[in-house]
Amino acid sequence: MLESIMLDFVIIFIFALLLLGTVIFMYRRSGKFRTTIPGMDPIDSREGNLPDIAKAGSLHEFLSLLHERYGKIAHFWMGPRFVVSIASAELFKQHLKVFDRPPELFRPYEPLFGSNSIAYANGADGRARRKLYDASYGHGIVMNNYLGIFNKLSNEVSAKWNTMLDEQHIPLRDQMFAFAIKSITITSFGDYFHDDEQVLEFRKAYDTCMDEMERRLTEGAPEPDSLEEKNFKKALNIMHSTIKKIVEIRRDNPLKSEDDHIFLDTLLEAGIPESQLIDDSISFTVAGFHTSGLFLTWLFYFLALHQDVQTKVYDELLKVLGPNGKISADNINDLQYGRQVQDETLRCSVLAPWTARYQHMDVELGGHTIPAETPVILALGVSLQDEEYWPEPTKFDPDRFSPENSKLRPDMAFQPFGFAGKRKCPGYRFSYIEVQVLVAEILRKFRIKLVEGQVVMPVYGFVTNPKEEIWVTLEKRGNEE
Ligand code: HEM
Repeated sequence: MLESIMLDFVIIFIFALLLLGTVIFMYRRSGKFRTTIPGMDPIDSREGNLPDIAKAGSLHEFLSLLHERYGKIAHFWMGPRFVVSIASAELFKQHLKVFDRPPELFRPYEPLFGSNSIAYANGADGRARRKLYDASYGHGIVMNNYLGIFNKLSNEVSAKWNTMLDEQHIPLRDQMFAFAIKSITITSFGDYFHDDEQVLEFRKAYDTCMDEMERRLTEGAPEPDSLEEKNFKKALNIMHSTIKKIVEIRRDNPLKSEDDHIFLDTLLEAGIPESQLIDDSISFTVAGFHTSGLFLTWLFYFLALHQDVQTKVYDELLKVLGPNGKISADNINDLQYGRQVQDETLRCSVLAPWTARYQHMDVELGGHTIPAETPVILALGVSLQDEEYWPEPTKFDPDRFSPENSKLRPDMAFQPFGFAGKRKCPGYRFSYIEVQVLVAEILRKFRIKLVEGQVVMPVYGFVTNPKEEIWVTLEKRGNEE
């Protein structure tokens, strides 16, 4: 009798357990499972909060609203996908060790970067690639191998600008992208872009690709035979065939001495599959120029807008380098105010607004359980604009980064290059030095002014662009008093 009761009890218990499992599974699948993380309900099960993102204008602007309403950790639905977003120094710290990036959040950019790009590589493969690639972008390598190229290209820009003085209107983004495209390709892929027409065609193709991929995020893909689709395919083809040509040229002309060793040689020597070689070449090229090009665009824009800051940068350059001295490993750290201006530019422009991570098991974060496989957005840009760390966050004020003021807030609040899992942007040192070199060259030759009557608006996408070209004029130094 007792045995039979026990048996009944075990059967009921197992049945109850199965029922519970099924209910949890159904809740998760239906997108209605409970979570203690505050956040937004989906508008419908297919689109999730995509219409809210479109209404906000961009994912970054949506995340700003989400965190304002629900706090530093919040959830929403990217289509049918449950997504968590975090936006505080404390929560970033708790996510310090996570390496894997959820490929699905970055899929919209796959037509350009390719499915074998480092951007989608996780686990042992991703870590091994980063170890191999990061070696080409350490501080010593950038100072020893790339500084001369940055100097040469900076001289070319200033020589060209010397012919465009006084009232001539200069398209800032256009010029900065040209400089950045040459910088990343010549330092890392070989001396390919010789004439400006080639650079312009490549940049225009990039713009078409990026605009179309961003548009598709919220509007979906156009008809296969539409004009948009044809233009997109054509632009992708220009980008991919150019990179393939650059790789072929290097393959056919192996390096003559170790001193000529560039990043592309590392890829060629590693014996990696051809698809990975091409996709990572495209990824480093694009990631290397669109960020630096925009970094420079926003920096010169802020300097033109804040003439007092421009004067202080100029004075520091004269004090540290003199009128004609060059940046070197010995003096670059003395350009303290210049570095503050760079950091405030990265903060104010929100250059790369977000990245993301995921883990393969349930984890605790901020006192909540994050279910396995849930994408966690690291809302870098929301933190860069958080009043708690940055009073009057929209004000451009490089003094926020003075050594004394920097001590007043947690380091983790300022992470414009990402931070998690030793997967921080591999090119951050490259960018800081490249930008410092061009700024040192240009500001000692010219005072930059904004063409009056422009309304400069940011467009937050994968990276942050000005909505329209920014036009500046130049005054030769020494002539302005
Ligand atoms: C101001 C300039 C730049 C900014 C703001 C920036 C920002 C970022 C951010 C936020 C990430 C994501 C990191 C993460 O997921 O934790 C990233 C990744 C990446 N960046 Fe940059 N970046 C800049 C310049 C560069 C340059 C110059 C290069 C090339 C030399 C580069 C190459 C890459 C690559 C290849 C990745 C993907 C790495 C991976 O998937 O592991 N970036 N960058």
